[in-house]
Amino acid sequence: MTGSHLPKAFTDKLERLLGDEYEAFLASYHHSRLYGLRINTLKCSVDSFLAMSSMELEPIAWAPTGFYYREEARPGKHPYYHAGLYYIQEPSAMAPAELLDVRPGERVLDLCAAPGGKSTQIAAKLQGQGLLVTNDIHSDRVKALVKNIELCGVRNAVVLNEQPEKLQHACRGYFDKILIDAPCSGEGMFRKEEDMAKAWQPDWVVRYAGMQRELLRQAAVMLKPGGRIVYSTCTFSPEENEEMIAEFLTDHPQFHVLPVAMRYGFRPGRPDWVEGSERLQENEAKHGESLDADAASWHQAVREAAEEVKGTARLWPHHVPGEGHYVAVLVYSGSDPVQAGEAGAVGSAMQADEAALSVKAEPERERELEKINRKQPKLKKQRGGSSKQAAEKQPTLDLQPFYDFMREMVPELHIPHLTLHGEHIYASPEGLPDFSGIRVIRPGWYLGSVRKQRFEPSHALAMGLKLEEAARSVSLSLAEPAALRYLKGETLEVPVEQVRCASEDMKPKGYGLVAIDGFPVGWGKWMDGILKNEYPAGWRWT
Ligand SMILES: C[S@@+](CC[C@H](N)C(=O)[O-])C[C@H]1O[C@@H](n2cnc3c(N)ncnc32)[C@H](O)[C@@H]1O
Repeated sequence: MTGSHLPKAFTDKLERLLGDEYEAFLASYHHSRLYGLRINTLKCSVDSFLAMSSMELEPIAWAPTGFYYREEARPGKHPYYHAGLYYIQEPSAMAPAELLDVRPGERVLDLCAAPGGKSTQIAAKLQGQGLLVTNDIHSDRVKALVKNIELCGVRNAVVLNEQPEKLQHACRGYFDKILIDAPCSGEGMFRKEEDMAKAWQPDWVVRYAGMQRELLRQAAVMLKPGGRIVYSTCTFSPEENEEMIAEFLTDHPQFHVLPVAMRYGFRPGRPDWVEGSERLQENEAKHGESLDADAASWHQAVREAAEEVKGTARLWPHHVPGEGHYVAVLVYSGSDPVQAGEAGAVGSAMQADEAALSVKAEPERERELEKINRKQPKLKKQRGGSSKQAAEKQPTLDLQPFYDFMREMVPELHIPHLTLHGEHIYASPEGLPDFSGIRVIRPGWYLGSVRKQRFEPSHALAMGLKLEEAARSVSLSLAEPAALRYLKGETLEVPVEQVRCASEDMKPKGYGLVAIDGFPVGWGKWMDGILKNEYPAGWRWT
């Protein structure tokens, strides 16, 4: 890689912005991209993973559970990946969720979440306590999000496929923490994804800025007083980064930047790029003409906001071992939730034009993202729908087979709240807002379905359980061929001694949780020495 694939309009702009630093920036394209994975501490501790993994791993300085791996290690092709023991994630992309500072028990919203890298990171920080609402506007990408939430064994997530515009009315002042990992022009990924660089167009920047402005405004409404928003992009353009934050602060004076510690090679955001902003200059002209009385205080607010962006962080590929990112941490000091539609002078002036433009921009980049996502296995479509629709359509479901299964298989599992969608049964977190009219894809942890008086446990249930929670299980070892054969969907011959039953009166016959090296990977049905494979077709090892 030499940087020759970079669009000229992009390099010209970066040269102008970076001045003396530009050569070092360009030189970073002579280095190969770096590969990262994050250990999923919902399933195992960092120490225990390091003790059992044969991969050569180097810590990522800003993410305690993150590690660099060598390309040839191919961690996506390992049974531990199928057990959800880690998530493959670009190293710089681990920074935003770290800066969100999530604590167990909090209510967290990941507004633009698919395919779920940061959501699974947040879920690990919640440690099963509190609530993760994870949303994405694109229904295809939500499928990958659902899959990753299930793979990682997240029990306390609700997955939505909704426009934030609608969500803000249902969730006003509800969340302690909100992550906006915004759709962006993706310039920071040009080393990792050459096709993205080829598809890039100079006008993407302004188009994405229109979407980002809306997302920030909508997220503010959903934040609790005292709460925190982390805004992140994987792009370099000031329009989508410092300018976006400065404008938001000018419009929302009760929000402030919580300065990011400039460690690990993180660099401060650039106030000079805000002051030179064409958009602000245009607005300045408007203010000069029409708002004489307010003009002085507006200028003062812009100056202060520009100063604050010094506390936001730039992750440049020539300063950190990772791709390009931007992160801003915003805290809200108001005592009441923000009202929907509260728009300040700067944003409202250009909002309408850009909203119209933004609709056109996204498909181009989304096509690129889709190509990348196609590498991931597809998830079978399952029923979702709003809770209102569900309530209207819900026939009476005989839950006895479900209760019987749960009592026998996971007697100690406490499920605070059940939600039914047709024959599908979910364990929902408590205290959810009223999601009537919202597209809910997963109202909680999917447990399974009752069909023809039988309960079929879901793969998500298996992946969310710990081996010791299941009363009947079959343990395989990574060292034996049966482990891989199970992941390929084959029927296995398993001696009765290998079926563990929690009590003497329990028969080895029927459903059992199958685990590799002690980590659940799915269900099997055992009878007379044969383990019928219940590993879902879409998840199989190929
Ligand atoms: C940078 S990607 C998110 C990556 C994700 N946070 C992760 O770590 O895996 C941005 C996402 O925003 C979604 N998106 C775009 N416009 C949106 C909107 N208005 N509301 C919610 N999500 C949106 C896109 O579908 C895309 O999946």
